[in-house]
Amino acid sequence: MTTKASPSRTGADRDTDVIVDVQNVCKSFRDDRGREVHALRDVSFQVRRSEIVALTGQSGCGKTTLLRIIMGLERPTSGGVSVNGVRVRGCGPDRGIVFQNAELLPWRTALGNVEFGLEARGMPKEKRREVARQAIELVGLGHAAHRRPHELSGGMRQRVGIARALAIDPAVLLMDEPFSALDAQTRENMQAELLDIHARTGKTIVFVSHDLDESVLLADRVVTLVPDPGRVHGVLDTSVGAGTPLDERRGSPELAARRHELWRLIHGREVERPQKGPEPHESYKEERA
Ligand SMILES: Nc1ncnc2c1ncn2[C@@H]1O[C@H](COP(=O)(O)OP(=O)(O)OP(=O)(O)O)[C@@H](O)[C@H]1O
Repeated sequence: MTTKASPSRTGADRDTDVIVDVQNVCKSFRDDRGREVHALRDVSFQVRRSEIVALTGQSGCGKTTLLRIIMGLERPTSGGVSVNGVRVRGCGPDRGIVFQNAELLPWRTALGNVEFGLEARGMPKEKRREVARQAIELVGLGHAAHRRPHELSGGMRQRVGIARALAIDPAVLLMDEPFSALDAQTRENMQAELLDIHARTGKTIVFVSHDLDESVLLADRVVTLVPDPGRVHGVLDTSVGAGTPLDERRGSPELAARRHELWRLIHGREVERPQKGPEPHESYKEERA
């Protein structure tokens, strides 16, 4: 049974359990004509231990740039990111990343692809085989460990990508549109799979998605960005229905209401407040300043 259930956190834990701290990140690029493009301006937010946070917003608002900065693939123009209190200055084993297309080595088996990242870290052969095997089992691919990428479906290839990222036991798993290249049915299966993996590992996850339904369904909080320049417009608590089976939550009125709030945020509008009913979400009140 798949549910969206983060390990419970007390109020005190919430303040101290910050894993990813994005502080006043600005990023400018030069385009082909030498003009400055302000991809991100003054972006700040935090991700707590075991949280699932989605980054969403219109095309060009800087989602991928932000994820790449957290990964250490890109340097901010100013501001910075810390992971577990350590400033990010490049890629490191505390972060694993999954791309839109798994980008596997075609000549290696699924197991061999997972071992690849461990080899680069100098892990002895026997140990890395064992660790890779565990990661492959974790994503439900034990039966296909010796198949090469062309013998795997799109969903299976993404699972290998997730296993490769998890094998290094990162503090945070970063995912850039991980399911957007998959057909609708496989995508739904992979969403359930991700929540199962999260329930079993308690990993902190930050993922980029264009898909509002997916963001609301999977994430505990959604950071919404607006473009020109890319900046945070709001942070919405989407942990509604945590503990409810995924299939029951898909299409539920609560989820539809959060999706509507998210849509308004992304389009630069204020969130409508109900006349009666629950208080506005805490994170929205705190972080929207
Ligand atoms: N290497 C680069 N050189 C120049 N401009 C860049 C570069 N990378 C990103 N940009 C610009 O920065 C802005 C943000 O791009 P980014 O890819 O992060 O947005 P995004 O929200 O992920 O977009 P999409 O949803 O379409 O993938 C865009 O204006 C883009 O053209």
